[in-house]
Amino acid sequence: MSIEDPTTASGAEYDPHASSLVNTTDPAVLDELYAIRGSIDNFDATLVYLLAERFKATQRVGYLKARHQLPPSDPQREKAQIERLRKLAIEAHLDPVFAEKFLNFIISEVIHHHQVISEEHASEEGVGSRESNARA
Ligand SMILES: C=C(O[C@@H]1C=C(C(=O)O)C=C[C@H]1O)C(=O)O
Repeated sequence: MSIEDPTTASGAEYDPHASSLVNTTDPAVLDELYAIRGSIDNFDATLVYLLAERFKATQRVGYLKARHQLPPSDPQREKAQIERLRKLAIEAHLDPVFAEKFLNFIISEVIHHHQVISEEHASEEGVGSRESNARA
């Protein structure tokens, strides 16, 4: 196993100290800010990986729905998810209005993906049936 060269690893161009405050702020304050931003960067990276895994799962749902001609959205499921997430947000001291907006934002993107998958599936099926009609 080789150790990855940090100059070619993902994020090589990223400067964790990029800031508009550099020339106007006490260096000690900047150091404290950079330390906190280190945690923010780790959280953001985790969010990206979490979202990628969630979209992998929802893509699978999209293909399943397309194969079985199910509608892209499921409003009853969404209602239950939003109620659950609002409760979790309150427990976690996160603004439930923000949690709901965030989930709705993600779900609307997922539904769009499902629509695209469904259209692609329908057009592939169309090609298949046109081909078998032509053979008949
Ligand atoms: C993923 C699904 O499809 C849609 C997207 C949802 C989501 O992102 O959680 C929930 C319900 C559906 O409107 C599903 O039906 O489970």
